[in-house]
Amino acid sequence: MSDAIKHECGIAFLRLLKPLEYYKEKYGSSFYGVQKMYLLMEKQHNRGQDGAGLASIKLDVNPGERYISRVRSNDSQPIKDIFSQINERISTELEENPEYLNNVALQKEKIPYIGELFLGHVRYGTFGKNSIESVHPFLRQNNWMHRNLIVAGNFNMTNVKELFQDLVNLGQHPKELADTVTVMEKIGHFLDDEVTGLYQDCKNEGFSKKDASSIIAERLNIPRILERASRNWDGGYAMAGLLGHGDSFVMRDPAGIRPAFYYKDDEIVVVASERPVIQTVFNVPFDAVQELEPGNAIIVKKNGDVSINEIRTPLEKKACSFERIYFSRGSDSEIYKERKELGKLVFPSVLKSINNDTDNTVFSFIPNTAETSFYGMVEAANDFLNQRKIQSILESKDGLSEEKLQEILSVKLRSEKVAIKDAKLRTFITEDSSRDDLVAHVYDVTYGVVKPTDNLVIIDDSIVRGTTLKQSIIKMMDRLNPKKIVVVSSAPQIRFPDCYGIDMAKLEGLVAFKAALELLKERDLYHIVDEVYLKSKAQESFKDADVVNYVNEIYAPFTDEEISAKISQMLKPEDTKAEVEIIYQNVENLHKACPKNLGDWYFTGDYPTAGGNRVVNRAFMNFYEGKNARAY
Ligand SMILES: NC(=O)CC[C@H](N)C(=O)O
Repeated sequence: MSDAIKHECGIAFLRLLKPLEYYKEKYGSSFYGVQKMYLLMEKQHNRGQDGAGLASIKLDVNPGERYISRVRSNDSQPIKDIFSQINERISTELEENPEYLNNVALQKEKIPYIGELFLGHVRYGTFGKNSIESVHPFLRQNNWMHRNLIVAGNFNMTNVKELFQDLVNLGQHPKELADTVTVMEKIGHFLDDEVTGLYQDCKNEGFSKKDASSIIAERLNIPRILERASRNWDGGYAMAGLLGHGDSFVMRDPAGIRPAFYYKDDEIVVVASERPVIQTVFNVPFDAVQELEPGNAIIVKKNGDVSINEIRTPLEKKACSFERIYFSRGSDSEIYKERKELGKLVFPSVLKSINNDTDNTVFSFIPNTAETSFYGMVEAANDFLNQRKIQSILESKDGLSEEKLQEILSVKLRSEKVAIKDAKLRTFITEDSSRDDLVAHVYDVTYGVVKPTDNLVIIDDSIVRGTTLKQSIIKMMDRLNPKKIVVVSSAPQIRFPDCYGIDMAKLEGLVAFKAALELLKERDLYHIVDEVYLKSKAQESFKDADVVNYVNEIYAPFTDEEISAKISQMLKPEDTKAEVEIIYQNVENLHKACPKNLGDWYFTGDYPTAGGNRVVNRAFMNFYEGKNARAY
């Protein structure tokens, strides 16, 4: 990926179902949980580097003993930072108290993080700043065990302002605007309600205050709490929570926009944002890890009962295709195949662009995430080459000599590693403006593999703003003096903002949008922009469900190819010697390649929740009015 869009999060949930002694016995350590959490989080570091946090709960502790621990960091290497803090804490305790060493009960009683329930999070912020206060998990503390709530999520709500207002209308006074606090307070409100109701029941049934506590824990209806809390959530989410006494949950949005996978056996229940993470950390096969269905929650009661509950009626499943194209790790067996397929399916357009001249073409990719689609493209290219060889053999079969056959078969595809990623850059949503300056230095090139008579085909997974292409990659490629540079995007043109967790909240940054505007100007159609504005403006007071995405009309007069051609022109740096062409996947092929992740709103404007149409409407008005603001 050449553009910097990394705004995702990863969740890691772990419940140990056996007593800690069991893990000590079997795996040699009562720190089993912490160790697994480290792996679960480290294997998801691709999903978030703004911050990381972990919370743990010890079950069945005596009053007066601490049972919740939490650590968070927004250090430059946050996962490393939190685990060195945890490590230090544990080591110090063990050093100072050698009697803890082989005594699991004492360890549990005295050492933080030695518990049965864990929630970890790696963060790329989509809301607010990168302050330590914004790092998950969030904590809502209370003297009543059940009312303690710990929340972390991979999510973005389109209506967080309304949700905040709802709380205020309830008479609450949230101390922060952070979206996670809003969501947590929403859950917390109904948790309180549930606990109060149950307490009342217990009282009516004649239980003492003290006895009521464990009965409340047993009866606590988590599905009901989640159902009530999530009623107005409009967005993409995988929300995870722990309650002080030991119940826990992970819930996924009704359209399945954000991912969540789980695995359970008689020792553990684990949930993570990506499947191979669980496979690797617990050494379990692909089929053993299940996808949490949209609108469902996995609930683990304190007593270890695990259930999957439908909380919200699932909508048409629109799992984010960007997870497959770019965000998630390509080590997932399905994702790997899908990325290869994307490379294969886009190849016919590449052939057209190079006039079928594979002999004078060097194929390459932009590291690292586009590498897999590159393998797919190369396979398709080899198939093409084989067809050509068969053709030549058949044509000359009468006079075929060994020499001739050698000559035909010796033709090989030229695939090379041309672009090298030099520096790993960390970007923040708050630093949009300084990004351009940094990107020029991210890539370097391999000299000596491209001839002046060559086409240079380079595949990237997607092109969002095109800034890096223009400012770094194409310039660098041109230094190799190819005849033509063909940049291939394994994803379709990104035409609409995202509002479910990806950092594409503004229309004017998108190169496809800019290209459409240029074309409108050139063809004297710019009045469409004014018309779309008036239609958008007129919808401002509409309910979300009634808002229509008129931004489609900006693109409607043009074919995909026309927009691609304009983008090629726009992203070609001024003094480039080579011809430059940019080729995109089409949406149909995307769906063919990633059949389970049909969420494609950034390409099609087809938003899976009503709030999406409001966001695109707002984004367009922001652009038109010259407001540099996020649309949600
Ligand atoms: N990428 C995410 O899932 C972000 C979670 C949440 N919206 C935050 O900013 O903290």
